[in-house]
Amino acid sequence: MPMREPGICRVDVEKGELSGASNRYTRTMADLAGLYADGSAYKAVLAELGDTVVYEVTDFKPSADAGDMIIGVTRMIPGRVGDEYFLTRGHIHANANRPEMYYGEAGYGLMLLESPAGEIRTVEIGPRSLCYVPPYWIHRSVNVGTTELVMTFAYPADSGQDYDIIAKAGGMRSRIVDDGRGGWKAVDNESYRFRSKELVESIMGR
Ligand SMILES: O=P(O)(O)OC[C@H]1O[C@H](O)[C@H](O)[C@@H](O)[C@@H]1O
Ligand SMILES: [Fe+2]
Repeated sequence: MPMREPGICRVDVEKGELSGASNRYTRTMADLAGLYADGSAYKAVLAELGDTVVYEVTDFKPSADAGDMIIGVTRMIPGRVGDEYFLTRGHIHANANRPEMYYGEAGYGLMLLESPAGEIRTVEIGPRSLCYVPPYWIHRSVNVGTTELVMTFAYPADSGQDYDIIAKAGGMRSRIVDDGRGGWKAVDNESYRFRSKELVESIMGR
């Protein structure tokens, strides 16, 4: 790996972005088709939100070299599709043994994690909490609050993202929905299909 220059990027919590970021990517509701259980509620929210950015990522990627690191900020608006809270697409790292960390800056969120074998974990993230996403866990963030969720993150530069792992299983095993008292609860995703033992083993070998 070559020598690189040190850098500084500022986290703008108000704007929910990394000032001076080298990359930005945004997702609108149209980009999130098929993720939510309630199809008619999805159509209604899609019509209401139009081109509104549901979540965006600004990051600083010095390189994609093994041993290097990507740092950035993610911002997600609050809302629900039916009773299901707004979420990110979610992924496992293409190099599955790479971890990630998320640090809460503003708002209240949840990291929904699933092991390849289908175990579920939920980790609540508020301001000043640091969430550890271990190697091999599929992860997705969910805004369970009433304000924008802003988090800083860092992960190894050669992690990569594999989105198919969720799509092929019919989604993640749990959905995060309104509990009717202003909070959240995890419910079973009716469309979920467990991965085969062979597939789980091959993911664990990545
Ligand atoms: O990749 P998505 O599931 O759309 O989630 C959006 C983003 O979430 C986090 O902030 C990760 O660190 C990003 O690498 C990821 O791209
Ligand atoms: Fe990740």
